[in-house]
Amino acid sequence: MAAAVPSGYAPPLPTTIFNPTPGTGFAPFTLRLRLRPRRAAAVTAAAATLREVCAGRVPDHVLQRAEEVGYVVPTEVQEQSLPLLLSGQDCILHAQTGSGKTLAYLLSVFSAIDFGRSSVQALVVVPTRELGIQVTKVARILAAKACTVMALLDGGMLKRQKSWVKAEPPAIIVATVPSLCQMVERRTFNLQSVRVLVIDEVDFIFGSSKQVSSLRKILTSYSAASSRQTIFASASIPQHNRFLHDCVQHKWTKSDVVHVHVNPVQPMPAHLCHKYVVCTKKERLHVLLSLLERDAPKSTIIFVAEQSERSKKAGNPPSTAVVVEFLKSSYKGSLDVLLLEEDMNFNARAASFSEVKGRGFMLVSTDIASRGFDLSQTSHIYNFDLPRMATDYLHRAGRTGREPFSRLECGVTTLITEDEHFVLQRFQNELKFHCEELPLESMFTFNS
Ligand SMILES: Nc1ncnc2c1ncn2[C@@H]1O[C@H](COP(=O)(O)OP(=O)(O)OP(=O)(O)O)[C@@H](O)[C@H]1O
Repeated sequence: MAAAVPSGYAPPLPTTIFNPTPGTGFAPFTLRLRLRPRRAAAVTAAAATLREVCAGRVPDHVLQRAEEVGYVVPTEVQEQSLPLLLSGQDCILHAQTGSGKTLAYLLSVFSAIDFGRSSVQALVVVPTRELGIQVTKVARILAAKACTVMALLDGGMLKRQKSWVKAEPPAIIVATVPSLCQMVERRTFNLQSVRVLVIDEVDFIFGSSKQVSSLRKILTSYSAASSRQTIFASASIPQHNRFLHDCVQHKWTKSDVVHVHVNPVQPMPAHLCHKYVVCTKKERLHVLLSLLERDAPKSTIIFVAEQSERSKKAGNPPSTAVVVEFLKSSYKGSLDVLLLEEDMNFNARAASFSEVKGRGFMLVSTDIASRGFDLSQTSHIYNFDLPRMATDYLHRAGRTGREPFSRLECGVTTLITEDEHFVLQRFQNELKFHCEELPLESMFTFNS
C-alpha cells in the first residue's frame, strides 16, 4: 500500500491538494483514501467492528474497555488507519475535527507497549495542558489498571513527577513540549526506550515559535531509537506533501511513512451550519447577546482574539475580559459564563477547564480552546473576532459537532465588519464550505 520513498528523493510540491498531478511521484508518499462520507445512518450491518479491525493486535482488555465506553464501530479514520498503525507503520493522520484520531493513535500505543515491562514506552505530545488532560483521561480509561499513564503538563509538579518516573516509570506519558524537554534534558528518561511517539496537533506545534525548536530536538533525538513508530495527527496539515518530505529527509519518520488523508476535498465536517452577521465593532456585544438569546445553545464557546502587545502596553483590558464582564451582567440564561486564556495562571485555567465538564457552559476563550477540546455538549460556536487564518476557523468550528455518528446540525456564527467580508470569503474558498448571512435587522426584530 505504501511503497518506500527513495532516500534523498524530493517530490515536487503540488499546487493544491485537490488537484494532485498524476505521475509526479506523489503516489508513494500518500495514501489518498476514498471519499466516502460515512455517518451513523450509513453504517451497515456489514461494517467491521473496532474489535475486528484490531483483531489480534490490541490486547483484549483494552478493546473491552473501548466497547464499554461506546467505541464499537470504527470511524472512517480509524477504519483506514488502524491496519497500518497496528502493523507498526509511521503515519500522518489527517482527518476532520472530531473524526476520532485520538482513539486511532491510542489503540496503536496500546498495541505496541509491553504491559509487563517497567519503562516509558509511549509518548503523546500535545500543544496545550488542556488537551493533555483530555488525552490522559481517554488513555487511562482504556488502560484501566493494566498500566500507568502520566500527564506531564505545563504547570504540573515536575519535581514529584521526576521522582515518580525514576522510581516507577509509567508506560505512557502524555506531555506538553516544554515539560517533556525538561525531563529529557535532565535525563529523567531516555527516548530510546520509547516505542511509539505521537505528536498531536502537529501543525500547531510546528507553527508555534515557542515550541517548534524543542519539538525538532525531540524528533531528531527519537530518530536514533532502534524500535520506533512515529505518528502525527491533525485536522489540518498545510503543505502536507512538503511536511511528508521533511519527515523522511530529517529521519523523523521511517521512509515508508503513510499519509492517511480522509475527506481531502471536504476539510470541514458537513453537518456544521455556518452563518455570519455584519455589524460594527460597537454593535458586536449586543449582536452576540441577541444571537445567544435566539439560538439558546446547550453549551457554547465564544472565540475572542488574543490581546495584542500594543493593546497590553496601552493598558487596555483584554477583549476576553470585556466579553465576560458584559455577558455576566447582561446574559439572563442558565449557562455558566467562564473564561479561558493563555495569560491565566495554571490553577485558574484548571478551574475553568474542570468547570466546563458536565454542566451547561458559555466559555469565552482565545484560540487556546480551539485545538483538540472535546466537549460533546457544545452545540454552538461564535467567532466574536474573525480568526486569523482558515485553519484557525476550521479548528474553532470543529469544537462543535463532535459526535462521530450523529447527524445533529451544529451552528458556527461569525461576527464580521463590512471590511472583513473578503477574509471570510477566502476561508470559505479554502475550506470549501458555505456561510450564510444573517441580516442584522432580523436579530433585533427577534429581540423586540
Ligand atoms: N469509534 C468511535 N465510536 C464512537 N465515538 C467515538 C469513536 N471514536 C471517537 N469517538 C468520539 O468522537 C469524539 C471526537 O474524537 P477525537 O477527540 O478523537 O477527535 P479528533 O479527530 O482528535 O478531533 P480534533 O482534530 O478536533 O482534535 C470524542 O468524543 C470521541 O470519544
